[in-house]
Amino acid sequence: MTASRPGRTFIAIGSGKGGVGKSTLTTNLAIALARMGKRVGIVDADIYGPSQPTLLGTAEKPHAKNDKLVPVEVQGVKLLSVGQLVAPGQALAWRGPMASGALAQLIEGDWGDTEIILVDLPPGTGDVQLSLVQKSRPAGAVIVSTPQDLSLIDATRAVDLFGKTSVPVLGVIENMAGYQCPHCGETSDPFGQGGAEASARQLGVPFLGRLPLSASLREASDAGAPPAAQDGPAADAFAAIAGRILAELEKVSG
Ligand SMILES: Nc1ncnc2c1ncn2[C@@H]1O[C@H](COP(=O)(O)OP(=O)(O)OP(=O)(O)O)[C@@H](O)[C@H]1O
Repeated sequence: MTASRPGRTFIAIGSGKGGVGKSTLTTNLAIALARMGKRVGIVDADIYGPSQPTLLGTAEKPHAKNDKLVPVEVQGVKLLSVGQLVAPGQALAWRGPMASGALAQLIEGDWGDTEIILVDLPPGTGDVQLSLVQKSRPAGAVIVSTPQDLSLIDATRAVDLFGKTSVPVLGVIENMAGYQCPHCGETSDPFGQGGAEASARQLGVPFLGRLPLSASLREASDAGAPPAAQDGPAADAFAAIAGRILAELEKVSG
């Protein structure tokens, strides 16, 4: 069920709870992988809040060719998103078969020579996530968590979900870890720090790295200008995490 399609690797990006930065990280990791020379696509399957078109700064709609959706090309990556198929706000009303049908169209789009497709899953560990994982048959999963306890408990559930579907967990990324005040320079930890790394160790899955809570990351994301596409410490951090994901992928598929 979970074997990847030949020549194309799906990687599921999941989180146990919403708002932890899963979509932001998906965009930036896709761009980082593309800058490393990979042909990369994103499936934005987040029916509760499809944000990839905003994060990548595109309002273009995909067209259909031979009954398949042709992804939009933007910032060096290909994109098919639930958000491209419905008017803003409508995605929330999707239920069961309607959501499954639309999500299958995204996964089975005309991806051409794309090598790696990151699937931005809806937050949580329910039926929608389960059927999506079964449909896209990812080669591995990456879990995003903030460092605080509640998020970590949910991240543990996400690890469990992938375990049940026999999808190897490539690792955990800790997001919003530590905040450096842009005015006084003092670093504070609104959500604690290191919790996700400790949990990953406990669960026996790799720790892929951490990203600080950063106003500039949020501003750039809202403006559709992903920092991974620019030069600087944020781009370096995304590149390092993307490299670790590739290394873990090699281990599980080799
Ligand atoms: N490291 C960070 N520093 C500052 N803001 C961040 C960071 N990561 C994400 N954000 C912001 O947090 C908000 C939620 O991020 P995002 O939409 O990526 O989360 P999500 O887990 O995909 O949420 P959803 O539950 O909607 O799927 C966004 O406004 C985003 O810009």
